Amino acid sequence: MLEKLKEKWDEILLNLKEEHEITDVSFKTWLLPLKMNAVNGEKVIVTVPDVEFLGYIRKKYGFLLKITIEEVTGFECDVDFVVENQIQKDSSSGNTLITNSVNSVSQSAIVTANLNSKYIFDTFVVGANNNLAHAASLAVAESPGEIYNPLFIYGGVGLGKTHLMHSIGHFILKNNPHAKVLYVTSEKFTNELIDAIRNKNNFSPTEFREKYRNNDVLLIDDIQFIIGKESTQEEFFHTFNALYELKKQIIISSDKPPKEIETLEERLRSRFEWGLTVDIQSPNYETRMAILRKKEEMEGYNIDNEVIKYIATNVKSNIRELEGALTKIVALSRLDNKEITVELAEEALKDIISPNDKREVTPELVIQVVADHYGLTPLDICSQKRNKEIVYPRQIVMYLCREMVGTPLQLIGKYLGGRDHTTIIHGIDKITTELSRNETLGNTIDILKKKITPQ
Ligand SMILES: Nc1ncnc2c1ncn2[C@@H]1O[C@H](COP(=O)(O)OP(=O)(O)OP(=O)(O)O)[C@@H](O)[C@H]1O
Repeated sequence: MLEKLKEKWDEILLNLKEEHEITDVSFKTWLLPLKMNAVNGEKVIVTVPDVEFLGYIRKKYGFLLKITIEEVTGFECDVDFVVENQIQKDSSSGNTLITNSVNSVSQSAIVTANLNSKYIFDTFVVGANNNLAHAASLAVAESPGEIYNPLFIYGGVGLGKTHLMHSIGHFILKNNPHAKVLYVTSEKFTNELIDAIRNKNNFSPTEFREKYRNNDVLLIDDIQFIIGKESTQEEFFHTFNALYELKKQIIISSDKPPKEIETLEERLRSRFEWGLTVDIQSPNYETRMAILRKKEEMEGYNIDNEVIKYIATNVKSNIRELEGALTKIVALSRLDNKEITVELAEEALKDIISPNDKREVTPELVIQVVADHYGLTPLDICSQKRNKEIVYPRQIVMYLCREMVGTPLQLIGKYLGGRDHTTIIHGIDKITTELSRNETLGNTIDILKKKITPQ
């Protein structure tokens, strides 16, 4: 029987996929790694590569596998799973590109949930640095509110936490277009709470509660930014309890694990630890290469392998910078109408690649962080464009350069596309005055400062 099962194994798995409409990403993550191991009387033993998700696979796929084996081979059996001998993961083969599994979900559901369409499981490269976080996210996406609640994802800046959170949201909506999914940053949560307390824009505390508690899935990003804000922690505590009691899924991200977040209220810390905590590390060389290739493919670039290797070798700390490096090289080549070569890459990245990797607070860093925060590019901030969406962040840059870096007015003007020092004075004054009466701006400035100089 063992030989027969081994022979039919691929057919069994494919059959299971088709019959039960398993998505490609779930198939590749959970089913493809399963191997036929032994037959013990009427028990079929299947191996799973890692112990972490043994329980999940058993619960989610054990029965389906049993009936599929019966259908394909006629063998009436029970299925059990064991962990394969701790296999040494070869980092070069640890990267999996997962492709093609998104059905169409109504655009309005995505907008209501506040999800970015770019961030889906299909565009997420899995490597040794993030495979647990990826698998946990997928498990939660497949069974929201059922297994790991809350799911707490932590890791350094720009390593893919937000990407995974949005992917969970998309996946859930795809499976259940009526699910109420809401993604917010903790900054937005705080600012809306402030508005609600003040009854600003006719947004009352009751509406605030309805908005946050009336969800099947609440994803809250960068929770570290509510730390130290008592009333926000208090409100979040009640939001958490309300959702948790109703078995609604909560997903939280942070730069640190709960136990290392100082001044996090104990009752919140213990709740964060009720579910599963997973981390994302910096990607290794092979994963960086895979991410660059994926990005190249998505953007339709055609870049020499030596250039990709050059970027992957030199830009190590975070994936946002990795992507930024690629974009910068392409932009420079288009601007100067030059071919993309290693020399051009060296030229384009000379400011990014610093020999000691020290993160000094510079006007460039301020511009980069503020631009990122508002979904703009540094070029927008320094451009001559005068629309409100850009002028305001630009004035915040002026304020932060002066306050955090002590940059002389004229120099700030120079960094910001050759502006006059009176424009800079006006910008700084405007933000200073507004800060004295606008608490939400105070919160945003606070967060920007933390992003510029993370502890
Ligand atoms: N594994 C990955 N595969 C493909 N792209 C990735 C991966 N990880 C991160 N990225 C990309 O890197 C960029 C930064 O990722 P993301 O915003 O998710 O980071 P983050 O951990 O939430 O950072 P922050 O702490 O600043 O909020 C995004 O454009 C994202 O798509």
